[in-house]
Amino acid sequence: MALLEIETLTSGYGEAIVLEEMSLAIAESEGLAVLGRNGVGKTTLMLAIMGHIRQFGGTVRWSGRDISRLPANARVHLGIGWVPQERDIFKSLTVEENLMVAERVGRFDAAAIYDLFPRLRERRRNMGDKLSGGEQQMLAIGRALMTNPKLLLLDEPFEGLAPIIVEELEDTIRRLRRDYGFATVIVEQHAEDALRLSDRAIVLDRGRIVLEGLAQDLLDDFDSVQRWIAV
Ligand SMILES: Nc1ncnc2c1ncn2[C@@H]1O[C@H](COP(=O)(O)OP(=O)(O)OP(=O)(O)O)[C@@H](O)[C@H]1O
Repeated sequence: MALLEIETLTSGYGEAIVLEEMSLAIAESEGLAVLGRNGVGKTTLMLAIMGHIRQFGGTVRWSGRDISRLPANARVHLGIGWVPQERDIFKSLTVEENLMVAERVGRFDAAAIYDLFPRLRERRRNMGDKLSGGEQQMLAIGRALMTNPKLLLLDEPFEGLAPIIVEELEDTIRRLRRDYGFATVIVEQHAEDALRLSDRAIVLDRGRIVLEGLAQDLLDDFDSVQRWIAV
């Protein structure tokens, strides 16, 4: 049974439909890359999985259970962790307080997050607004891990970060998948990075899946991906 299954999902904002009858499934421990140009609906898909936006039709299932009507906080409790594109760090809280607000009993506590990101341990008493972009992203990932999810949704985790930080984050994501068996959904403009971190990929255009396949196959035939994502 799939961990997350989306069936003919139609979703959007107000009266506007953005995702049209989208279907996809993510297995336990599977990594999915979501690619596509700006504005094709990648973030909207994350928001729909989290239950933050309007669902006009279709079904979202978690381990077989219909969660279409569950609010976002209940989905977090089920095990869906979200790392938003804007990172949404609480500026007036310290690094440690940012982590603790998300705490849910399980394998990942603050000490485990600091082992994963030693830099956050050094900065544990820094306020949220005193962090570099890379540190903010580490904290956003750490905070999502504090909810002890089974599935981690990462919306453009590498955006605006220096290559050395991107490498560090990629290593961490790889470790999370390999050592802890996290399922991941990675939305990225850096398509090749996302493909290298994933098992499978979908490419979106105007709210629909226009290409899907094994990540390695899409890397081998990157031209077919380029066709949909080049600007
Ligand atoms: N809050 C909103 N209200 C109305 N329409 C929205 C809202 N947010 C996004 N949209 C529209 O939904 C469509 C998909 O946007 P979305 O942010 O999902 O794209 P994206 O693929 O994630 O692109 P980007 O890389 O720019 O984040 C766009 O046409 C956008 O204008």
